[in-house]
Amino acid sequence: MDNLLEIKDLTYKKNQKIILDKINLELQPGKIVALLGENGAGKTTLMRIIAGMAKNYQGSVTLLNETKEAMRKAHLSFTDGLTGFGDSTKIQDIVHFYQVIYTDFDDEQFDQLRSFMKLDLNMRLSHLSKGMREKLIIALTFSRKADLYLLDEPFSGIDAMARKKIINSIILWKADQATILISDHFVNEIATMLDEVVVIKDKTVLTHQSTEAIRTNNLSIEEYYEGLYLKEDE
Ligand SMILES: Nc1ncnc2c1ncn2[C@@H]1O[C@H](COP(=O)(O)OP(=O)(O)OP(=O)(O)O)[C@@H](O)[C@H]1O
Repeated sequence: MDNLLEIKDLTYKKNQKIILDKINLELQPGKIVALLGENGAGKTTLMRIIAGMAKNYQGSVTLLNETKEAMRKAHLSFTDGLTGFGDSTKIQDIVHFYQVIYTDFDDEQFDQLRSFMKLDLNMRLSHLSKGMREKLIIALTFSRKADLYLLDEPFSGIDAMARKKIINSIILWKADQATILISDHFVNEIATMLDEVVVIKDKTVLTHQSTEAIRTNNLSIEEYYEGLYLKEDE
């Protein structure tokens, strides 16, 4: 099958310091993929590069045969924590902004997600709890019809019950051919929806495995992940 995303020999430096070192990664369409790694491993940085927000890297990032940032952006949905919006901005103003900026923004889909997340259009950003803010980000992200969704620790402030409901629904919201790359520290909770796991360590991709292969070795995703870190640290 043709790859959706192809990253070749990606190296990224910030202030002379290497943050990511010779990353190679290929993702196929229709997969839900976890991006795992300890704090500071480079998960956010990798997503920002794929999303075209961090530039000046070495190597290549190709999404649906497009390598230029502006062209890649049209195929992916990544909400960078609502940066740029002032505290007094109402949810409805943010939605309006999305409607104007993104031609693939689906109003009906947003309405459904908003009611599912119990978000009030008149609420201002400053009045949202951490979890409500994350729910808004998830709703906005999935209201776009994209080929690749990048979710950077989307659930850290969302309570366990809502998290389970959202995780179960994500599979229903996404188009069959769309791929989701999701970073999270609660590995077991997202395990049931995952097709593949990518682990970043020492600034590069340590492994990329299908969850099926991990399970045939009688390991949970968490055991597999922790085992990798322990082995490497010995
Ligand atoms: N603006 C910046 N300037 C310099 N270094 C940075 C900057 N942002 C991140 N870094 C460094 O890049 C590395 C990767 O950070 P990144 O935020 O991508 O990690 P992460 O895997 O997303 O971590 P976490 O799980 O804590 O969110 C870290 O060593 C961090 O110190």
